[in-house]
Parts: sequence; structure tokens; C-alpha cells
Amino acid sequence: MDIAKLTGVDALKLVVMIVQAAQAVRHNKKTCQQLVHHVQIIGDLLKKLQNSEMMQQPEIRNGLNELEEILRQAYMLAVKEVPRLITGCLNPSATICSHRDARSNEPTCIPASSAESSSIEVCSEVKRYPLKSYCEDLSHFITESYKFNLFQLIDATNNFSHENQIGQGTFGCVYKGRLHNGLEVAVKRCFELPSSPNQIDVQDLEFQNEIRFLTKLQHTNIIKLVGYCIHGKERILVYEYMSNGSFDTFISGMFKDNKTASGLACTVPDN
Ligand SMILES: Nc1ncnc2c1ncn2[C@@H]1O[C@H](COP(=O)(O)OP(=O)(O)OP(=O)(O)O)[C@@H](O)[C@H]1O
Repeated sequence: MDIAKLTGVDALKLVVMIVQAAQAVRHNKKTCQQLVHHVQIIGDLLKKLQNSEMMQQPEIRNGLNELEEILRQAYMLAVKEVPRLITGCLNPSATICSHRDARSNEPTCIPASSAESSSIEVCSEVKRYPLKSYCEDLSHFITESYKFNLFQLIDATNNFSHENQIGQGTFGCVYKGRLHNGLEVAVKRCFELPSSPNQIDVQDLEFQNEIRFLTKLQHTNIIKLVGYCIHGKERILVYEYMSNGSFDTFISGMFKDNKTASGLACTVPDN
């Protein structure tokens, strides 16, 4: 099926299509049921958002556009009968990240928020799926980024000190940091939103979208996500540090180099 044919289908319709596709899959029944369960949670959330005032906020609309793109890709995967893999990617409470297995030292996928409260049981096949095979089967969803613990980032940024702050965007403050291995990083500490259940959900979706999109889009012209941290209410993203100025400067520099928006789009790996 041509992905272009799905253009214009909204997120809620995609949820229905994914559920239908997953229910039609003959193999991996149990995994498909989990997939349906996870997608329906996203669908319920979208329904709640649909007529709310929050939909007027551009950042939420943008987040939902990105979610729609994720759902579109999930649908494409569902119809290709690989639900086992996308269950992990769509689990609203678990993000796949790469870690090394303590015994074999093999990179392994685990749910990033396994320490966080989760009412959803994460598919055990996904939990222990070796990163290598995962990459081979689903390279565009894999993340080479790592889950940091909060103390590593406190250490890297001198306790998020004022001196280390290099900027501030819509979603949080950005700090320059240096990891133990010497790598210079930009650490974005997301603002805490007022504690309304919906807003927290949306913030988490936004956060997870950022992780998925940046790890999926590996390209020399796209900033690399080095890792992330979830600790209590803390949501932190760790990017490679751009020594040549801000991201905006970098983007405008790119266009000065005759890399037009459409040219860039052409060079982004096509999933
Ligand atoms: N990877 C990075 N390396 C160096 N500086 C960075 C990096 N990322 C962000 N910054 C600095 O932090 C500032 C805030 O960045 P951030 O991505 O949070 O927001 P923004 O893209 O400027 O705005 P918005 O969030 O509203 O889109 C940037 O303007 C830049 O100066």
C-alpha cells in the first residue's frame, strides 16, 4: 500500500485502521491484542482532546500532527504483519531505548520507563528483543540514545546552574553540559506543566514524539538526540551540542548553503 494514499487521514481514523489491521493479523494474536489495547488508549486520549480548548494551542496541534505521522507509520507496519515490534513503539507508558544486557553485553531494547508506574504490561518479547535484530527489522524506529539518570545530568550541567544555561525555548531551559565520556551536550529540561491529567498526558506524548522522531531521523543535517531522562516529573532531553550557535542559526545556515526545505526533505531517509 502506498503511504501517500493515507495522506489526509486524521489520527482518530488511523487509530481505527490500526485496530482493524491488527485484528486481521493471523499470527502473534496475543501481541496484536496488546497493540489494539495500546492504540485504543491513544484513541481515547485523542477523543478527549478533540473538542477541548487545548486543541487551539499550536504546540499541541503540532504534537498531534506528529502523532498522526507515527500512527500512519504504525498502520503501515501493522499491515505488514510486524505488530510485535510496534507494540513497544506505541506503548504510551513505555519508550524503547537501548541498553546493554548485563550478561552478554549485547544491546537490548527495554522499556525506558520501566521504573515508572505503568498499568500496562509491556510485551515481554519486546522487552528482550535484541537490539541488533530490532535494528535490522525496524531500523527507522530504533533509538541509539540512552536513558540517563537524573544524577548524571545534574553532574553534567553543574546542577542545571545558571552559568550553564544557554537558552530557553517553549518547552524548557537548555543547559550546556559535559558527560563523563567528555561529550559536550545540550540538555533541555522541560518545564513542568500544571498538574491536570490531560496536560501531563499531552506533555508526555510530546516528549515521546521528540524522542521517536529524532532517533528515527538520523541525518547529518538533523540534530542528534543523545539520550533522555524521565525521573518523577522531570522530562529531560539530551542533544549533541551545536558549538556553532543556536539551532535556528544552524537551520538558517543550512538554507544559505542552498539546502532548501524540499532538498532537505529529499535527503531525509525515507521510511
Ligand atoms: N543542541 C544545541 N546546541 C547548542 N545550543 C542549543 C541546542 N539546542 C538548543 N540550544 C539553545 O537553546 C535555545 C532554546 O532551544 P529550544 O530548542 O529549547 O527552543 P527553540 O527551538 O529556540 O524554540 P521553541 O522551543 O519555541 O521552538 C536555542 O535557541 C539555542 O540557543
